[in-house]
Amino acid sequence: MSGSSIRELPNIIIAGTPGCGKTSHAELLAQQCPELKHINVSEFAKKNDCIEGWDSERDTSIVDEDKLLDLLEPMADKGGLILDWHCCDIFPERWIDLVVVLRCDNTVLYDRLEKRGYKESKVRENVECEIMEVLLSDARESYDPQIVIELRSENVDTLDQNVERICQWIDMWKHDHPDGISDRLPQ
Ligand SMILES: Nc1ncnc2c1ncn2[C@@H]1O[C@H](COP(=O)(O)OP(=O)(O)OP(=O)(O)O)[C@@H](O)[C@H]1O
Repeated sequence: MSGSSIRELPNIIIAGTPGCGKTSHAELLAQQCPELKHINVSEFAKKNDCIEGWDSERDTSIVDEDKLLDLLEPMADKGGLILDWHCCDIFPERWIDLVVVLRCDNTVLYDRLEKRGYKESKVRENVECEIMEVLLSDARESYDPQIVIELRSENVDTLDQNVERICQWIDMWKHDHPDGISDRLPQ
């Protein structure tokens, strides 16, 4: 674990059930706030050899979380990351300033996942996960609930509005922290 550091930009997690629109939001946000860096965590893990196996039941890769966090840490210390991953609870609290949990109507989500060619059991598992608000509960348990916001992501209008809202939040953060923010101690 590194010593304390000052970051001049916030780190933001964009979480949500697969298909909710994390990457769509993160890409648009990075376009509108070019000082932030979008990390698609699944792709980052694959590119940086952080995959330790395959979960055949869930039809997905198993990520070596320790290795992933070690690689991300220097970037997180500097700040300005948009962390785009379905799972948000692995990132240390001291890194994170805002957690956006995207939510999606079940039928819309079902259609999106089906279009991707996911097998029926994987579509069902993800839609159930959305119905049970699993990601939202994880986020609220893992971080101060005051930094967790829930945003709907059913259509392009909500996507634009959400990104605008996050950009406004970033401007406020910069205004409130003109000298940056030092690492919060682990709690
Ligand atoms: N708010 C939205 N309005 C319209 N289409 C959307 C919206 N959000 C996502 N989509 C569409 O849904 C599909 C899935 O979106 P996206 O890849 O951004 O989701 P994701 O949460 O990043 O998924 P994964 O976790 O599997 O990477 C894409 O085809 C995208 O265009």
